[in-house]
Amino acid sequence: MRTAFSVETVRAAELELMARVPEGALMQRAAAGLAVVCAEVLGKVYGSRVVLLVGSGDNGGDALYAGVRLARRGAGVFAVLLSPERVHAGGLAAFRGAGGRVVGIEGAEDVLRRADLVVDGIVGIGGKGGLRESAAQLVGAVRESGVPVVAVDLPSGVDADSGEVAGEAVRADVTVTFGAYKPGLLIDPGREYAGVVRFVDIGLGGVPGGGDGSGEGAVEALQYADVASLLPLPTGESDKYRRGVVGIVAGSGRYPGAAVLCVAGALRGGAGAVRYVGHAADAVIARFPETLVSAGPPSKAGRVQAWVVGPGLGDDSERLEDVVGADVPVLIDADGLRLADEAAVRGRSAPTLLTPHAGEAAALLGVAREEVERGRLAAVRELAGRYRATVLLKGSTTLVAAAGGGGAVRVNPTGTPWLATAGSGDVLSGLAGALLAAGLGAGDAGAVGAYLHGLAARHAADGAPVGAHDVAAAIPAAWRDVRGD
Ligand SMILES: NC(=O)C1=CN([C@@H]2O[C@H](COP(=O)(O)OP(=O)(O)OC[C@H]3O[C@@H](n4cnc5c(N)ncnc54)[C@H](OP(=O)(O)O)[C@@H]3O)[C@@H](O)[C@H]2O)[C@@H](O)CC1
Ligand SMILES: [K+]
Repeated sequence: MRTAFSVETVRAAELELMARVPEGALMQRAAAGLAVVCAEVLGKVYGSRVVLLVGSGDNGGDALYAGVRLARRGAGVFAVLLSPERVHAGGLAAFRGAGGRVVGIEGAEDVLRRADLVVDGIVGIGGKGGLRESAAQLVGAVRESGVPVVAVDLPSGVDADSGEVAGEAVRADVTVTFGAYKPGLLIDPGREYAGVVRFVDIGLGGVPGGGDGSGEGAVEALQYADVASLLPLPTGESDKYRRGVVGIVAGSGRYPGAAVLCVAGALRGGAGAVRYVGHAADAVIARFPETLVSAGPPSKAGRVQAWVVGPGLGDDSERLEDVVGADVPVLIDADGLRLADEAAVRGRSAPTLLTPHAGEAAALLGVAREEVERGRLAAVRELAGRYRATVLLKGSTTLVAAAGGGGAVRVNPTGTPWLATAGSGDVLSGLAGALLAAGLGAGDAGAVGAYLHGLAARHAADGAPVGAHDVAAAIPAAWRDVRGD
């Protein structure tokens, strides 16, 4: 599991550790790790030219001490000071002592023109709100210079706790983060600004809150091993009911394809059987003869362990209400989200998983789509709180919040822009629904489903455009990949 911690938690852990190590030791560890990555990016340090952007906090201190190490290895290092009167004093003295040269903000463009590398030490976890005017101008000049950028701890202008970006922010090629991942490095838009994230251990360990080992992550990203341990595998005792029967209420005369794609995802998600209820039975059977189809109300369709309702459903609110009233886990997607009654969802006794994209989430929250895209973490928590349901917010970084909105939010690390294709959400619904039917909790079903879905898209795409049916067909390859076969 890759866990990212809030600024508050990181600060508490740092304070606790600082009390036990010599003064300045943590900053030296950070600077040493930072200098190693800078050297890697440069290739050859001797004779290179490095520009440090130095703010008035410890983030700037890290940059200065890394600059010291690079200067000692023969780099020409220049420090642009944003507020010369408040710069990290020890760092500046050491920097000067190592032969580093200081320039004011007005000299920045000149040194940038001949630089091989920029080190962004404007602000780290102490940053608040959008970058101030002078910092924003400097960041604009860096972007125009085209020089590669290594960000210190996180790209300046990215909110550490949420990944939100208000106005200008540094676009880094590499971000060197210290002691713990920050949520803003894993969630878009921040994740995109961070480039490749490199972790430097400064001794914070598992970053417990207050030193008792109980610190809770703000954001978690499942890794291969986590997903492998959650995959439902059949045993000798399995029959279709033990593996899980998933019911699908999707598709309409107008959108039969959504039903087909949803069933495709469910069959590859390991369901023992798939029951289909709705208007697209002929299309489903033609493509997947193993599906059990019926045309009446879902409650009369026979036993299922979980329902998926909504993709391409049109206005079939009767079937939707029937499913929402069922006493098994239910995944609600697409048209189902538009039709579902908030109070009815809140009142359900079995788990509910909602899977909106940003536009659908915005409609449910009554805000503009851009607001959801800017603040994905806040949006997913808000929805999970309002509906008292687990919410999977699809998009450039898919997030899963537990019912109620509290606790760690899962962020999916396998997403790819190739997934932005019609029908891929229907495949995900079927896939996650099958995992629900197999007995995974709503949070695990959502996170594992998103993980396999992203991986399947990568397998299917392999650098070229794909359709949603290709993604469904590549789900078995994603399973094998995760299982290490
Ligand atoms: N603690 C530790 O053990 C270790 C910490 N480490 C490092 O310390 C970093 C945290 O340092 P920090 O706390 O000094 O804050 P930091 O990120 O430098 O920013 C504060 C400065 O920024 C300014 N500022 C704020 N917002 C702004 C804005 N929007 N636009 C422009 N400026 C803005 C703010 O100005 P002020 O509000 O005071 O006027 C203040 O001067 C952390 O990220 C890591 O790199 C490592 O060495 C490892 C050990
Ligand atoms: K920074």
